[in-house]
Amino acid sequence: MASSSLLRERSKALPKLLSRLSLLRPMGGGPRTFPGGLNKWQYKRMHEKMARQKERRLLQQEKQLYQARLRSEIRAKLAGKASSDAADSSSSSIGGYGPMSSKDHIKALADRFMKPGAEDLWNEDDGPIRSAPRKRPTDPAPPIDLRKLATDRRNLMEDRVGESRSYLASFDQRRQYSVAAGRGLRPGSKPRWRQNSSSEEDSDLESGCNLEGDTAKMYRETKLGVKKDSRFPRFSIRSEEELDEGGGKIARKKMMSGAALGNYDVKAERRVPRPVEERSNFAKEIEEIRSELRNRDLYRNDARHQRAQEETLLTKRRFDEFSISPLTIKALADARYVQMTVVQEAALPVCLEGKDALVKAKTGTGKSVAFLLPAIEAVLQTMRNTLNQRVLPINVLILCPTRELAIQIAAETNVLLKYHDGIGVQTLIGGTRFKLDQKRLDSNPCQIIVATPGRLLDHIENKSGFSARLMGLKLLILDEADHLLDLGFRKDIEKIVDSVPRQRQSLLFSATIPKEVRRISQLVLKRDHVFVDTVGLAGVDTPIKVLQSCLVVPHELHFHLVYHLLKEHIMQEPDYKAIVFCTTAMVTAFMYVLLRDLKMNVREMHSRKPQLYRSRISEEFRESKNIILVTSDVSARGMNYPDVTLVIQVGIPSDREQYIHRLGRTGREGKDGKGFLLLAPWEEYFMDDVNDLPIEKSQPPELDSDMKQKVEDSIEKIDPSIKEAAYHAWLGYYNSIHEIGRDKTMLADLANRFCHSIGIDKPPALFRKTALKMGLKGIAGIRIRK
Ligand SMILES: Nc1ncnc2c1ncn2[C@@H]1O[C@H](COP(=O)(O)OP(=O)(O)OP(=O)(O)O)[C@@H](O)[C@H]1O
Repeated sequence: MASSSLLRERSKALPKLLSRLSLLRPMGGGPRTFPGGLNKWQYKRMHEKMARQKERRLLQQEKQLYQARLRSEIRAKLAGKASSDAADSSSSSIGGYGPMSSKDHIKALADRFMKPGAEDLWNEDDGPIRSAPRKRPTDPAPPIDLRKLATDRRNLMEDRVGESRSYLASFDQRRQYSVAAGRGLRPGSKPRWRQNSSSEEDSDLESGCNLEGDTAKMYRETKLGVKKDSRFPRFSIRSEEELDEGGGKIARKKMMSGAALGNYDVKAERRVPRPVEERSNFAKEIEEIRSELRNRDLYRNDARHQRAQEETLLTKRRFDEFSISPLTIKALADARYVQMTVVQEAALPVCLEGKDALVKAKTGTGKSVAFLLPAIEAVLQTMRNTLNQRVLPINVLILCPTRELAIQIAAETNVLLKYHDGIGVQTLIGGTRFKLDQKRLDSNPCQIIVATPGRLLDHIENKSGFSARLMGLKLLILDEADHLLDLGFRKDIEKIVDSVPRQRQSLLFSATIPKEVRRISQLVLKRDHVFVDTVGLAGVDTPIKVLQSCLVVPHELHFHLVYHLLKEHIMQEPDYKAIVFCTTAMVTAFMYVLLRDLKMNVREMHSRKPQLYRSRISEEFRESKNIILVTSDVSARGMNYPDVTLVIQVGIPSDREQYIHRLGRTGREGKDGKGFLLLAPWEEYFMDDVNDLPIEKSQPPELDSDMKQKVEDSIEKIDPSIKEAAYHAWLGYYNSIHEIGRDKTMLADLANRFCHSIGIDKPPALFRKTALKMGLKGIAGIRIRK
């Protein structure tokens, strides 16, 4: 009996144990686990705890060092009283256990610390040292002239800390100690671990950061505002160079800590821990400084690129240097296109030669013309080769992800076809009547089709004769190729590719081509295709003259902040034209109603609007100035609205690529622009995905209370049905974002906060089926419709 109950106990404990050892980690779906079967938050907390423990240990060691010093001084004094000679002969007392003067004590410490390999005594806990390459000299290091070191240091200190000079002069021994042990008392200060001042945090920053060289220097000069060389940091944050006895330089890290007191007079005492708030502030501050430095470096690099690229947006090459039809050249000249842009110069030779190509170039740099010219040439060539055909074949098919983009490209094609009689272009896009498409195709035969994948497939599958016309296809173009090869479109694209001849040329264009897309591009492209990349590995993927900022503020303030940023921009920019991107169609609708109520000249565009309305708004926005477009991602890619001065992205974009494309609605053709990304604190992880872009993290502006009240009042007035739809859409969007959607409880919690931000107290109920589909059934905070 006893053994069977023992067995039962053990079998109960086993899964726990296995899951601890990460052997029972859930496969796919469900919360992602980290080593040890921990979820993201547990893992994060564990790391924070470890960091706190480490900090506590370090301060403990430091305190011991300080106490040891005090005790040594007292002992030295007592010994001095007992025998006037004792101080002179105290060096001999190190070996014995007699009283020791503070100088001897320092020497003992220094001997221990400065010996090669002595750093092992304490680097066990202090990881940063390990990350720096440690050079161990083959010869024993020369003995350290502590007095010289102290003098050098003292001179430095005296130079920089003028106000403490007199103090230092009168407490020579104390100063020497601080030089050797690295963490003595600051003049007139309380023991360090009892301080709560911000300067203490500064010193923590200095010692805790693994910043080196220039970075550290910059950090100190910029963040701390002053050069704090009056003390040694525990970890040297500069690349240290010390003078050796001969005056030569020996590279050595100053590794000084109290840990080595070890066997000496150590009295353990608990440190009063700093309040949790302060510690987390400290970690936050470090993170901020790091990202500031990162951004600054990136920005500086970018500025260099900028200067180089500004001159090269338009190249010296002219269109008439290529074998392009003179009629097209004439149309180009009418449109004032004489010189080529970089992407046109790079891509045209390849495309006109008939090769397959994958082309990457920044937003707003003229990719459309780069693929439209080969498209027209392909039609002209086919026309030359095949005369008097009964059924006019479709020679060129251009696929785009959105309807507006298809309309825009067709319009641009018409501009280039101005002098080409007998060549036609038509759009096939959703949101229009299928029968109308058929009529247009029959009455105005065309060789070029610009289509969205869904509607094109409708025609392939349902219109007799359409597939036969496609058999004459010579050139297939995917604009925004990475998006079209995304999971959302991929199946449609595969079907379309199966419906067109294998013997064809294919061109893929986009401003973003992630690695996965390069791989799957072979779905469409031949193996021996050419990859034309005008950005390059070292380049930045965003327009050079667009100033990018990220503002991290709680959700509750996002709407207020949008209003504030728009108002500020309108004041600064007389010819403003702004786009506000929201995460979903219904959140867009909410934002639109709000801004309209706040008396802004605003238009709305998203997938829930009828196509006619969308086309009208798109046209109006293209033509106008002093206007704001609030939109979902339907306007994110390819839309060429001239002279957009500001782009605001509210909430996390679906991915890095989407951020780049949305931002790319401004700063087109090398013009200036501004971009703001508004994130809630829990969305900040997204910044890791775009850390190669020159995005400056800015301090959110102060919002005045009148303005806040005004926004609150407008939110209050919005129809509850719009709010409810916004909540549902919000929940759906964030549920689909992997990092957030996998923790349903957290998602529900965040959704409730969003609810408050749009002025609803109680989260609206979901349909049972929807909740089930989203994996939200039974999750606290999610209400289900009865
Ligand atoms: N050679 C040229 N000379 C002058 N302007 C040009 C030239 N080629 C294109 N443009 C202009 O550049 C602008 C941007 O072009 P386009 O819309 O093709 O950019 P894109 O690279 O496709 O951008 P996105 O990646 O956002 O789709 C348009 O206004 C277009 O008229």
